[in-house]
This record gives sequence, structure tokens and C-alpha cells, in this order.
Amino acid sequence: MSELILHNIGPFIRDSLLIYSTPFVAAIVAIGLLWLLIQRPNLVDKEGNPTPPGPPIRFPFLRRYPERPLFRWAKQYGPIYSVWMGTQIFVVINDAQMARDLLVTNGANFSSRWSYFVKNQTILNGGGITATRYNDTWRKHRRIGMWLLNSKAVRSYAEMIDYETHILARALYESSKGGQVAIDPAPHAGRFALNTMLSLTFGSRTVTASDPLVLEALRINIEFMRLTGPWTNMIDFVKILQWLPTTTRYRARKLHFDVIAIYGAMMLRTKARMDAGDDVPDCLAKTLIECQETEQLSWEDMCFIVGAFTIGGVHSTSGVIEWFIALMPSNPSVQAKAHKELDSIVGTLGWPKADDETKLPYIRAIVKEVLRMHSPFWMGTPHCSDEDFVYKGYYIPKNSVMILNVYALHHNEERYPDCWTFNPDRYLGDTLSATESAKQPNALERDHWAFGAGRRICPGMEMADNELFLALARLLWSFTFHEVPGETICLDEYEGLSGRTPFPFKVVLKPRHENVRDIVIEKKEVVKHVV
Ligand code: HEM
Repeated sequence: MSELILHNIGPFIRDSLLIYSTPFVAAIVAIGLLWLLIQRPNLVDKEGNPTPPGPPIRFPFLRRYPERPLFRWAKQYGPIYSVWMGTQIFVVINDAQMARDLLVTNGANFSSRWSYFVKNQTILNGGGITATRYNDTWRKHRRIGMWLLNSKAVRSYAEMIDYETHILARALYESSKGGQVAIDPAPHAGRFALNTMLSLTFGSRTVTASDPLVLEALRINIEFMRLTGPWTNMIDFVKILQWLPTTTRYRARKLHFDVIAIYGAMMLRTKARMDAGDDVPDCLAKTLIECQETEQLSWEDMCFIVGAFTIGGVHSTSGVIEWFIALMPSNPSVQAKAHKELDSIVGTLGWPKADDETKLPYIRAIVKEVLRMHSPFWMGTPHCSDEDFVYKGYYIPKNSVMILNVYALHHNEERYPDCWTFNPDRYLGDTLSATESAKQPNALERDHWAFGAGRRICPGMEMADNELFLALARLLWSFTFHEVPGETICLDEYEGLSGRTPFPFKVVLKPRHENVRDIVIEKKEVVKHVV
């Protein structure tokens, strides 16, 4: 038929069609195939329930600032929607009550982790608590971790937190030469967070921000945060790439061995000291070594548990302190209000202590507001479902990755009026700690979602809350915070693809009164064996 038509049309048109039709048809076929490849599948269960709505195409990855499309889609598709990344479905939760219904009430089904190729399979090899599926191994590792992070244990760290927050203020005072030079606060915030974590994991600390251990641990942290964004790596979603020698695969494998090398070496030295009969302070490494046999822990298990604790605890806590310092210069009225509270309750002769917390509601409110405005993890750490589930008429297939859309939850205008403004006043009257707040039956009343939700909720939240309160209270008591003239501190863009920290910036810290110097330099740096 087509030959007949070709024969009967003019030779010019016929030749043109012959010349041009082959690429044209090929292009149509290619577009068709591409569409088949990228259009999202519309799955339904046996009862005909569809998966939650969402964008019509699949994505290979979303690299920078994925919270921005996530937020737009929440407005377009509603409180629960789904997104396809390659062959994997992600269910995105944008509503507080739904987060509670799914991740807390139905936590038995929504507490696993998906096997991300880069983070879970290659770097952590399913270990480190955070990458472990919801199973008996996770229960065991988390139980052991909680020996060091339950409320009683955390109370016993009060002295250590008191000391490290003191050293943080001292380091900032000294490196800024009493307010005369502008400084980059990041290495000091990093060392503070690293020292609290090293005290917890190895009973040790570092003495300068340029200590090789500080630099190596911070490098590992940054590499981890750059490599483990929940939607960053195409290799996570396009399986064929996992077999190719890509740079991402190479970096992930290298990081795996770096974590084992640095934390394994520290574990070995702790063991050697224990074997030699030294008085090793109580810490996670000692606990793991002591219970290795009874709990049947492999050496790799132990390295990744201490590694994940240290990486998780350092980057997030130091990031929050950096965001706090970055926020202060453009919020002089917040500083003034905090100073008024501190001066009236604490005075200038002494400085804030841990047990002043209930008397300093505005400082507590600042901690919560920094965590709301600048949560380190806008997409939480994704959970994963173990079984098919139907929620409000939507089908959530087994092995769906569940994203807690912290960015959307924290920018809900009804819950947080004028949500784009840094306003600690919104938390005045909220007397609950982050841990207590997360347990409230009414999810809409929870302070914020920075620590995640459900059975995988951050086990270090009580520790982090205590550290942040005292660090922020003491920094506010000691300094006023100013921008370097002509150098605006960027609050919109950030570093990191999973944990967020501000771009490097400098700040001027002016001591508030004569007593600052006397108090901050009173404590000397103590060398505790770096294992
Ligand atoms: C401001 C500081 C911190 C923030 C914002 C933070 C945030 C988070 C988030 C969002 C999760 C995932 C929760 C979920 O899956 O729903 C998490 C998990 C975790 N965090 Fe934190 N964290 C902080 C500090 C710490 C500290 C100080 C430690 C250790 C002492 C720690 C250890 C862990 C561990 C081990 C997990 C994995 C839990 C699991 O998968 O069962 N974090 N954290």
C-alpha cells in the first residue's frame, strides 16, 4: 500500500519522503521509547487503590536543593504524594498527622531502610544502625547504642558538655582575639561537636582545631554528607551504573575503607589500652569491646557503629551551631532579647549552666527555632516499608521509600505563622524538650521534625538538645554577633547533599562585657588521650 502511494506521488515528494522518513520514524520511535522509559507507572493494588499522585515522569536524580521541588509538589499534589526515581517509588509525607499515622502508629511497617547503593550498601555495608534494615540486628545495635544515649546516661555527660561548651567559647574568644578579628566559626563548631562525640565514643578529645584527627574526621564527615543525599546519586536508581567503575562508586568504596581505617585504628588502640590494664573511661568503644562476644558483634559492626555515631553526631550538631551563628548578625532584635533574658536571670558575674535551662525559655526557643529554620536534614533519613499498605485509599507498595518532608512540615503557615521569618517567640510557652515533644499524641503540637520520627527517631536527640542549649546560651552570654562589613552571610544556599551546613563565612564576635574574658579563659584545655 505504502509503495503504491509512493509510486503515485510526484518524484520530488517521493524522494524527500524516502530521504527524510527514516530519521523521522527513528526519532518518533526514540521519543516513544523514551516516554515509555520515563513515564511513571501507575500501580494499583488488588482492590484498585492507586499509589499517591505525583509528577508524571521518573527522575534519574535530583541533585541540588531537592527540598524546593518537594515543596512545590506538596502544594500541587497534596499532603501525600509519590515520586519515581528510576525504578524506585518514593512516598513523600508533608503533613504532621500523616507522618504520625504512618511512621509512628504504623511503625511496625514503616521503620526499615532502603538499600541505597552508595550509602547503605557500599559505604556502610548495611551497618552503623542508620543503614541497617528493620530487623534483629538493628534492634541489637540500637539497644547497645541506647546504653550510652538513654536519659540517665545523658545526664551523666553534664560535666563533659559543660567543659566542651566552655572550651568552644574560649576558642572563639581567642581566635577572634577578643573581638578584634573576624573568624570562620566552622572549624571551632566542628571541633566542639567532634570532642563531645569522641568523649562519648572513645573517652577522648582533641586539643586544637588543626589536629590531624579533627581534620581527617571532618573530611570523612563532609565526604559522607556529599555522597549520601537521598536523591543525589543516579547510581542509586539506575542499576546498570552500579556495575561500572564510576567516580561515585570509587569514592563510596574509598570512604568505606577510610571509616574502617580511622575508627578501626581507634578501636584497636582502645582495646590495647584495656588489655594493658589502663583505666579506660566508660565509652561506646569500651562497651562494644566488652560485649563483643556476648552480643556476637563483628569487627566491622563495631567500626560502623562508632563511625556512624561520630559522623551522625558531629556533622548535624556542628551544622546547627554554624547556622545559629550565621543567623544572629541579621537578627539583632533576637540577640537583644536573649541578652536581656540572660542578664536578668544569670547576670554578668557568672554564666549559664545546664540547670538554668528552665529559667531561660527564650534561649530554649532559639534552639528550637534554629532547628526549625535550618534542620540539617530536609528530607530526614528515609524510612522504607516492609509490606504493602493502604492509607486513606492510597496503595503504598512493599519496599516504598518514605520521605518525611521536613522542609514542607517546617514551612506550614498554619502551624508556624510567618514561617519564613526567624522568630523564636513562636516557641515561648513550649516547655517540652525535643524528646518529650516528639512523644505528644497530637502531632500538630510537636515542636519540629528535625530529629525524624517513629522507631528510627534520632537516638542522640536528648544529647544534642543538651549540647545545643548550653552552647547557644554561653555564646549568647559571651558575645554580640556582627557581619563583616560588605560580606553578607548567605542563609539560602548551603553545603552538603544530605546534612546541610552554611557556606563558609566570617563573623565578628564582640565580647559583651569585661567578665567574658575572665570567665572564658578560666578553663584550660585538658589533654585526654586521643586513642
Ligand atoms: C542536631 C543534632 C542532630 C540531628 C538534627 C539529628 C537528626 C537525625 C535524623 C533526622 C535521623 C533519622 C531519623 C529517622 O530515621 O526518622 C537521625 C538518626 C540517627 N542519629 Fe541523629 N541527629 C543529631 C544528633 C545526633 C547525635 C548527637 C547522635 C549520637 C550521639 C546521633 C546518632 C544518630 C543515629 C545512630 C541515628 C540512626 C538511628 C536509626 O537508624 O535507628 N544523632 N538523626
